[in-house]
Amino acid sequence: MSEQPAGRRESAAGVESATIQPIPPDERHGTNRDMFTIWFGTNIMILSVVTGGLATTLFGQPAWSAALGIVVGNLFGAVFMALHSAQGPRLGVPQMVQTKGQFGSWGALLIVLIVVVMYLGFFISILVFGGQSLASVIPHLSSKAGIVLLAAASIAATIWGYSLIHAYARIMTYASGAVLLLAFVWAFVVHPVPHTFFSTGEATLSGFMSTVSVAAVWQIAYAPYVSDYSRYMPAKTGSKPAFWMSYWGTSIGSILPMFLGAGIGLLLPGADPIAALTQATAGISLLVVAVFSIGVAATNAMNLYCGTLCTITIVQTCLPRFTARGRERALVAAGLCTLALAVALTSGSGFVATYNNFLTLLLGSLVPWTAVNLVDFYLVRHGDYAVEDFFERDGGRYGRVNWPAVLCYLVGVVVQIPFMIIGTAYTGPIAKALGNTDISFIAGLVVVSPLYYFTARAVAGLRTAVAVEEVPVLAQGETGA
Ligand SMILES: Nc1ccnc(=O)[nH]1
Repeated sequence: MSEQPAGRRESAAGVESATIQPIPPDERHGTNRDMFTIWFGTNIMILSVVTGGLATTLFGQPAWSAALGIVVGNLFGAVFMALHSAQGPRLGVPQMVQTKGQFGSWGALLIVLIVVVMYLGFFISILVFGGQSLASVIPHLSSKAGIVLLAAASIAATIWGYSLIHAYARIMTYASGAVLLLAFVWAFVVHPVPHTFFSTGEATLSGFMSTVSVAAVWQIAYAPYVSDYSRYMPAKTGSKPAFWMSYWGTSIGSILPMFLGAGIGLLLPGADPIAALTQATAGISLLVVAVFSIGVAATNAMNLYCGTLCTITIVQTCLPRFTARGRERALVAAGLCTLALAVALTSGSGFVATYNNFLTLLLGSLVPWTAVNLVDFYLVRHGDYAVEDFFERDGGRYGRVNWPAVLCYLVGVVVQIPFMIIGTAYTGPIAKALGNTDISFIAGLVVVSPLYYFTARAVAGLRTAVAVEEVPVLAQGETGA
């Protein structure tokens, strides 16, 4: 492995050889700017535009309330997202390896399994959606061919690894950023907005809160893999720059395309989102939809790369002698991608519709994990972990299952259920009382954060007391011998 001086900018110079191993100091590289581009570049894409559109179409909000909800939700959710990002330079391991520090080696598997299923689902949904939108603008390209093209781009990026994904995001920062600006000018200035634009929709608390919730959850959904993309940063760059650059990259990179989507929702309510975008940017729609669909491949490369690292983490936990390098990463990625392609090409939209409900559940189960992880890292252990123990079969000092963390996590999942809305399948009683608003992520954070903090403190206190009691017993034993 060639020496890479600290502070060097990320480049697509070679295939990454590490997978889940700790990144040694002499292989650390990258600048704070990379933290901005990786999150700015990957968020500007067709899916964030469509998600922003929900504010004015599904939730019926007027322009000001939609914009405010999008800003508040993203700025709030990004705090959690960026706090995870700031862990990467310190520990140099993927997030799902580091979570063994809270849950124990086997305990963490519960979370890692949920995360694999979630990202595989994201991956498939994005393939189907991106493939359809590519096909809608590129003549003679079928949706299925679009799906295969996007999958090929994602698997290439995953095989090449970290550097290529960063380089891809850097290019998309400029390409998607410029196209986004152009789309705004085209949709709202070149075609002046009708006078009804600012009077359409009715501001309601539940519509506003639903917008906040969707935007916040968009950000929190990145939590399980954010630090995978900051783990090569030199430790001495510190947590603060990683936090702030990720924070502004992901929040601005999401707010702007969501604004575009919300605005287009007001221009063309009731239209299919991609058709509405095509119509609103008539004249340059091929460029807009094509670049935003290609942007989807960058996000999806991240979903596949993370899903692959998580799968390797599961195998390594069961077989501690297993060492995965570039070749194993390629094999696992190929396996996951084949599975995803099989589903995307056969069930397509049917899968996306069914999977969306399941996704709500999976996302819900992420929030308590985020709370446990962040409280443990920032308030209980202050970033102080024995990284080598993450790779021990028995979990080293973190044990096989850390029951207090697992129980706090499960309490969090249960507490959220009455607050949840799972598509048309289930509306919790509290969500119903709140006018059909899902604020389960707030309930999860508010309950689990203090619960875990005090539980961890109490357990640590108990362990110290036991250790202190054991000392005189030992001393007596020794003098007696
Ligand atoms: N909001 C998202 C988080 C993670 N993956 C995605 O594709 N999208």
